[in-house]
Amino acid sequence: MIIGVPKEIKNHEYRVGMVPASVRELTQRGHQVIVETQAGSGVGFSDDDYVAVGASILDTAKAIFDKADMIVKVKEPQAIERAMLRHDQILFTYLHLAPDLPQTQELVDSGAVCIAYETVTDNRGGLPLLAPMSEVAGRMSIQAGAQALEKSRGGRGMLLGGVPGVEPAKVVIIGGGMVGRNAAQMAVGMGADVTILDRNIDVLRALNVQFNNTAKAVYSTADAIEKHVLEADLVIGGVLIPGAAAPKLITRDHIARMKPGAAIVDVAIDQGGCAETSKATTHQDPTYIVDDVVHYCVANMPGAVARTSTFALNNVTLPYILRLADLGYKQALNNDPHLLNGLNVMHGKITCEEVAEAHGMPFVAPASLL
Ligand SMILES: NC(=O)C1=CN([C@@H]2O[C@H](COP(=O)(O)OP(=O)(O)OC[C@H]3O[C@@H](n4cnc5c(N)ncnc54)[C@H](O)[C@@H]3O)[C@@H](O)[C@H]2O)C=CC1
Ligand SMILES: CC(=O)C(=O)O
Ligand SMILES: [Mg+2]
Repeated sequence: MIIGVPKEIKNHEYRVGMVPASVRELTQRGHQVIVETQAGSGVGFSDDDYVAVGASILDTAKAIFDKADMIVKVKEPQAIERAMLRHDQILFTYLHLAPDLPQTQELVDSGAVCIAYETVTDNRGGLPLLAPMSEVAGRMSIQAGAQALEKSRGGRGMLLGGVPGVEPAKVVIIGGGMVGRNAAQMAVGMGADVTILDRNIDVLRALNVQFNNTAKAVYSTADAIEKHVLEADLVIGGVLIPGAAAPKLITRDHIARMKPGAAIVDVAIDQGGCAETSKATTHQDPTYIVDDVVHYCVANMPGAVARTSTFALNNVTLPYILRLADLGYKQALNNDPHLLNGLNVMHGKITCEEVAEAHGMPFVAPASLL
């Protein structure tokens, strides 16, 4: 198979779909890998590093999209990339389609086979291709939140951990999954007063054991969310219903009643965000203010720590890339119901129920297309 790796073009996105070590696994199995020039430069890999493991370097994204049977990326294809996709070409990357109608429509129109990292499942109920980026974003959310609380950003002027004699900031984390746990670990380490809300009782039990009372684990109801959000200095949004648009748990009215200078880091923004006032921002201009509340809503947070993130992502995507290349998409998807859960769009049909529901478009069972 010919596997193509274009250079990422989203704002301040420096990650790359495959590092040379991943490429080598493919070339030594007889596959052909084509890489756009400078695709790895943001994480310290030169074109020569890719050539050394058997890849060919092409000058343009168009040349990659024209030749490749499978495109391996990081972020959702931008409009000019979507226009280059073709019928039956495999696209393996993050998609986040539920909040993104234009992208959904154009992937449908392309006829491509679009497998989303974020809805691939595993047999422990997890999302193995989302998990490492959620670890990164969860950890980063506390750094981003700490900066948002500084006066120069419009924040309340609070240090997360306080100092002896002065109270720490109250950090409220909604969603105690991968993002939430990692955010809590950082916030606890910095000495903040941490509360995590989740609606899964097993998640709350595990949090209780992990944090041993250094963070409070609270059952998530509309009441609990309102109480804790209104008391918070910093709110982290880390909820997820896989594939679906994020539930709007923080209302415009909550925002208006929050403390002036409080901050919200809505990590769930890639699925549309869990606050009614959230809209996606970029690393170039990450925050804005609504009703005196600083909002940080960057949809590709791990792109800022691209080296760590690229290796973490490659570690989990590589086995799936190898199977798709070795077996072709039909057999790879037929063999693995968890990979099949990643199939969002194929041959003009939406094959992820949550995405179809979000856009009021027809759903077609993926197995019926294989
Ligand atoms: N902005 C960015 O750069 C990044 C965003 N993300 C996003 O962060 C979000 C969270 O991802 P993960 O932590 O990996 O998901 P996860 O599935 O590990 O955790 C989500 C948690 O939300 C909980 N939840 C669902 N509804 C809830 C409710 N009403 N109240 C409280 N909790 C609720 C679930 O029980 C689950 O424990 C996703 O949208 C993901 O795509 C992840 C990485 C990077
Ligand atoms: C998951 C995601 O949105 C990211 O890594 O950018
Ligand atoms: Mg207010």
